[in-house]
Amino acid sequence: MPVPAKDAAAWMGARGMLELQGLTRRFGATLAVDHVNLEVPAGQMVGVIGRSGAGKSTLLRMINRLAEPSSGRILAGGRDVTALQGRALREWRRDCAMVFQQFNLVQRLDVLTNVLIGRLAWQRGWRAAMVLVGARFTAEERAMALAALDRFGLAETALQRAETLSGGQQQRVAICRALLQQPRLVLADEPIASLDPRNAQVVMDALRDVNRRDGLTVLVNLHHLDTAREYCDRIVAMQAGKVVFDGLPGALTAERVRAIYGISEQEFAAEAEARQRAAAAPARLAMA
Ligand SMILES: Nc1ncnc2c1ncn2[C@@H]1O[C@H](COP(=O)(O)OP(=O)(O)OP(=O)(O)O)[C@@H](O)[C@H]1O
Repeated sequence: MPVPAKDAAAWMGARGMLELQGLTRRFGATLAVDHVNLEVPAGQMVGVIGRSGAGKSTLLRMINRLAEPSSGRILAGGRDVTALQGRALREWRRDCAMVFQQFNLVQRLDVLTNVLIGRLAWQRGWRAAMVLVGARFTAEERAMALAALDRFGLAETALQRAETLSGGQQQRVAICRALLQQPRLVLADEPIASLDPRNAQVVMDALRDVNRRDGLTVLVNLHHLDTAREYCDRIVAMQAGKVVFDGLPGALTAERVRAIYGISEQEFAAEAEARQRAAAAPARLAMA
């Protein structure tokens, strides 16, 4: 049974856009995100790149209001989501599924239950329901979860504890959980930073599948330029909170990278590798 996906284009409204207007976030004296203006058509896969501290995470976290903007607006299909409160804000967060670098699975729960957690976003008082995990899902929801796992080759792991899975498998489980939320938008914050190249490819393939087959808009923060070029329709490059490049992957040439960041593409990649190793260390410890 396919995972039901809503029509992202219809939801985004006639203009079909996610719009960031002058979006800014300060932390004390630090301008983490500095007057960012972006228009993202529904169904686009956008790679956000930049060196450490460029503001990529803060930008993504503001879109689903995990971080509050200091100023500026976020519009979805013309609707101002910056001002949403209460139930409307919960619904917006349900529409924006997050995928995190460290997967954020409940390690001691089985894989199926981890995927079903995506359904809690649809339950009233879902925070309270967290403690009752496993007892509150319908047969239809379980079938949805199994279908999502099957889609990404994980059906056989359904009853295993999450902690027994590899990082690449765990991240695909996290993508299944995101799908159970029936989102319109997937915000993936460094989803492959803790993975080896083979697993990184499998996870990026899964995100592309979600984008292409389900028509979901995907915004993905990446350290690797090659990955962004290979998978994304569009690349947005950030530096010190600002968007310094916004265009087609092919236009982000090695010369352009040097002009923007003052380092070669090889140095950019080496920095990313170093960060990847640093990020992988705690993940490996957690798996031990
Ligand atoms: N909660 C916070 N409190 C204070 N400063 C913060 C906070 N979150 C982010 N910052 C600062 O904002 C800037 C942007 O951080 P952000 O994490 O968005 O960058 P990034 O591009 O995602 O970096 P990385 O690739 O290392 O994750 C950095 O200078 C960071 O130190």
